[in-house]
Amino acid sequence: MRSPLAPAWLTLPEDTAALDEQIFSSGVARVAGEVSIQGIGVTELVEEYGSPLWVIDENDFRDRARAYVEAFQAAFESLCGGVDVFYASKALLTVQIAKWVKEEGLHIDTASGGEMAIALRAGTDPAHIGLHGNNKSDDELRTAIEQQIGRIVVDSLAELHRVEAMAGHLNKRANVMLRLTPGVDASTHEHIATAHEDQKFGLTMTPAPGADTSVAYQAVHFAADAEHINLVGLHSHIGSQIFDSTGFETTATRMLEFIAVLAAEDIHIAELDIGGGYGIAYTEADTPVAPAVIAQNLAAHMAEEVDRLGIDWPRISIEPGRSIAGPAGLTIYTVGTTKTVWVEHAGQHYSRRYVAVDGGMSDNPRPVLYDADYTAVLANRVSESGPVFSRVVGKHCESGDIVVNAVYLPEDTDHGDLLVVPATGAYGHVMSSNYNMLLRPAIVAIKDGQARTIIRRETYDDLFAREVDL
Ligand SMILES: Cc1ncc(COP(=O)(O)O)c(C=O)c1O
Ligand SMILES: N[C@@H](CCCC[NH3+])C(=O)O
Repeated sequence: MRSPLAPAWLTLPEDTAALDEQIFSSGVARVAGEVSIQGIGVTELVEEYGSPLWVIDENDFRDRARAYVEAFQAAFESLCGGVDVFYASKALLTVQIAKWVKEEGLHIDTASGGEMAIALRAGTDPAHIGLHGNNKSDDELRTAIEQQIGRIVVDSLAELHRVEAMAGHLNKRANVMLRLTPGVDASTHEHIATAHEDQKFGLTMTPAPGADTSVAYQAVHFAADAEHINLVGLHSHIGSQIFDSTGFETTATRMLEFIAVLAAEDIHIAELDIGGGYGIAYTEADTPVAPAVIAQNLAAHMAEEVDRLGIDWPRISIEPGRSIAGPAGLTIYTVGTTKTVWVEHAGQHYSRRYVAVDGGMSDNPRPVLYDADYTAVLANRVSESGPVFSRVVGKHCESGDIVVNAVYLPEDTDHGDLLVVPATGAYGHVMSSNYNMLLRPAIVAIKDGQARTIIRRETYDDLFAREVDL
């Protein structure tokens, strides 16, 4: 029976064993009842690599990465000469993954000295690296300038002045993009929206009360005239996990209008980066849009605007992260304890089954941070028992330690069973912690039916590794 406690979007499944192909990576299927990735069953994976376990379907990751390059190239090439796809590595980054990104022809967007170090360690051409950050350190800026990376995405006027001074000091010319705030309210969780005025990122395009020009306008003029700055272009990123194209289109319009204003002053903007943020399916409620559709719609909209404004096309770049890494990943957990509670709702009592697994907010803090919804399936077998309204929780000392807030699982799901939570490839491993001194899982990549560890599981020795006085 459907539970009155269930959120409106959650339907009672006809078959709890079904795998929704919008949510799972392309290599996932049930083989002899067991969830398998490219033919390798979850039981075998857990026996070999431990539990919990992050699995990345490498073929799926690469296919999604290439799909962005091909789709945007096809839609924009005849208009603006070409598109650079920067993989937003904050979503999921290891040296191996940076190598896959390079091999698939993408550039890489980093957001700290650490991410930049990993990209460089993977042998990425510095010209193909971008560096973001609202508060970059001197060290980060110095490395970026010395390495002559393709674009330092400058976030404030003060940072622009620092880059000019530092590049002069190092006798270099820094490649700079300016991150602007187009004042768009993206429809997503407020903590991952980044283009409205009242948040920390970017140079505002709106003049302050009483001012004639905006900070964005002043920054462009400074950068265009600066001796040690090569102004590569303008950048905007409206937020993350967005399905509605309106925000992207409004942003493109505002950026192109600004480019037209600058063109009239003889400042030619060669490149426009419109950021990332394309939403993925975590549950049945999400309806992701294919890269080809995103690219074609955006190209059509921008072509109209470029015509209307009578400007030259800038080269276009984009920065998808989640939509490449997210669906390619899944997490395998082992069930420990279960219990049933009775919750009062509209004068009646309804059951909710708690299913506790061996990980939690340390391997995926997204439910705690953003109330993010996920789904889960019983993975080591197919059950004949009926669906029961359940909540999957972790093993941390926090009652908010939720892995999957609402899901129907087979009634006989119990100790020793394996659950798979799909779509955990992005913002899981990279945001993980050792809270309660839990050991972080390994990441296993599966390519062409072969599994290999790309990040090993932590050991207790790792917990002691930074202690200086044992
Ligand atoms: C500047 C910038 N570019 C790209 C991204 C990638 O976003 P997503 O992973 O949603 O595609 C982010 C994260 O929101 C970002 O801050
Ligand atoms: N970490 C966020 C996305 C932030 C994107 C970075 N600007 C998430 O998991 O949804």
